[in-house]
Amino acid sequence: MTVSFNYRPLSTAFTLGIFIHSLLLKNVELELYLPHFFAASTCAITGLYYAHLLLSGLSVTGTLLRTAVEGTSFTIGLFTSMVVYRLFFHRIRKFPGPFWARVSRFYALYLSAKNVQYHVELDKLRKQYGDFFRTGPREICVVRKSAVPLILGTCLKSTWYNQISRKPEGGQLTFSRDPDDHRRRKRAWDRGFSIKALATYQPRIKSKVDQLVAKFRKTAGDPKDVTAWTMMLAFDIMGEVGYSKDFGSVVNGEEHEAAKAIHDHMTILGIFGMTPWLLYIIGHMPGALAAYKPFFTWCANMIKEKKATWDSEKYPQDISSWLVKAVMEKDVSASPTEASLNDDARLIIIAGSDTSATANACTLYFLAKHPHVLKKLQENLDAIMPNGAQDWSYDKIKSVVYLDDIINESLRLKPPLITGGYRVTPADGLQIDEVYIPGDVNVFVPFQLIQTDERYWQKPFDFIPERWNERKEEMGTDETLLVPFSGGVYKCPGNHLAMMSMRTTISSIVQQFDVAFAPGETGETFDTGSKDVFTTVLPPLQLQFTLRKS
Ligand code: HEM
Repeated sequence: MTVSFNYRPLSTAFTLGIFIHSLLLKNVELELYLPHFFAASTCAITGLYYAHLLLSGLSVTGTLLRTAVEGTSFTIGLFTSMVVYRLFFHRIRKFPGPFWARVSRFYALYLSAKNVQYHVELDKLRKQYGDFFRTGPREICVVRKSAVPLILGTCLKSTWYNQISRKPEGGQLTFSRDPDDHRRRKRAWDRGFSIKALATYQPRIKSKVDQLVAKFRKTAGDPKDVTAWTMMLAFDIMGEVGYSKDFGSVVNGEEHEAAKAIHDHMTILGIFGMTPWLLYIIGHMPGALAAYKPFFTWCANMIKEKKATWDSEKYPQDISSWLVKAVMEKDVSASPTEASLNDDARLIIIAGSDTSATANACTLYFLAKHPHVLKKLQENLDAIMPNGAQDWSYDKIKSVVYLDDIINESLRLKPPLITGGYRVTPADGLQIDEVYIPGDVNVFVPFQLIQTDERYWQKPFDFIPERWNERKEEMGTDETLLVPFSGGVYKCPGNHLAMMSMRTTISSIVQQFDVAFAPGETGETFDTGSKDVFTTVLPPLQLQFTLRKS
């Protein structure tokens, strides 16, 4: 069989590819429309195949071959135009960066997948290219002090937040890219973190921490993986303050099913998050979310239960009740649909547990590594609570400035979101010092890099809690550069709850135990092995908790 080709259709397909890119694709947030584009291409190719089959008189194989060659010509035209545009004509073409980062987001995916340490790769790029460098065809990473308030304070969320939904109001609050929708809905969340609401959570957080302390007392001196234990504790706390439910992880000494479902897939989701459109497509494939089903169902049932037992007279006892209250009272801050309310319910656990667990595990790591800091903290706690655990009260530990200094220093060196959130510049661009970034460009300030930049911090990699108070002036500490909870309208609404939880956990543990590395543990793997999957996945860390002599 021979198939003779007329070359005109091939050059037409090639030219059409160039046109489609130049006229349509290059002027839109391409990531949002790629699934549509793939669907339209599949329809077009199928249509072309049948047209050839009916009109050209070729065999099935010949028709297939001809359609494939024409389709390939179109694709080559499209990609040639795309690559040439991104390299030589794009509005951020003048920004330096690796060649492949300028061509495709797949380069970021590759960097992230390499060792799942995107933050380490960014550090290398910063050293090579300076404070402003291209990490994608339309994305710039900025490591500059003056960028922090500008990017976190004035820019909206980027297309990264479309990885689950393409609707502007998103599903859960954090994926909402519509500023009005986001502002409106965040009010319901803020009510759940008010001073009065936090006061109702505090004793319940303490009771969960006491369960952990009791476990540690029973096996005092035995090595314990704090990465696992702080995770179990964080889930139990979020179950309690999020839903008034007991996950029982600490008491049972094992991760709850809901936590397992999330953690088993975190790394893969974190990596594919680099190409949000791809994650969107994967997430919409049949069965892709099957592993999450038990967790989804658990959260949806909780919301159903809250609605069924809703009592408008009763003060809401947990965060999900505040979200349900807004819906039941048809408040403007209500989650717009039942699906988005269920999404928000899941966000409580996802946003609140891993982050707090990481912060606690890292703080305990630093205390084990720096015994003089541990001793000083214990002396501070003993001074206001001379009778030990029975004297413990949140009001007392809240006044221990050194405890907050330690937590802040830990959050500075090891922020639970190592890289942080992605934003987009306003339509008329963003001026950062001498550099103008054009409008509609994705930007981000990597938290850990800015919080350890030697231009802004003395002894940037040393753990020195005193830099936050006693030695603040001498060390020139700039508090505005500590952004573990992000900033602006997207700042973490759970920051006060997180601080309450960390203060309670760390103070209760160090009041009763001396903390040290377990035999054979150096802390090195823990220190260098964190995975950056938007939140952090920590390696295990074996610590020894020995009862203090009274
Ligand atoms: C040490 C603990 C925590 C850290 C370091 C932390 C950090 C952050 C950061 C950096 C963001 C912004 C993410 C982005 O820009 O996309 C964020 C958002 C958020 N956090 Fe936290 N968080 C912590 C604990 C909590 C807790 C306990 C809750 C309680 C449920 C919570 C709820 C949320 C929510 C709902 C958002 C979305 C806010 C929005 O989109 O406006 N976080 N958090």
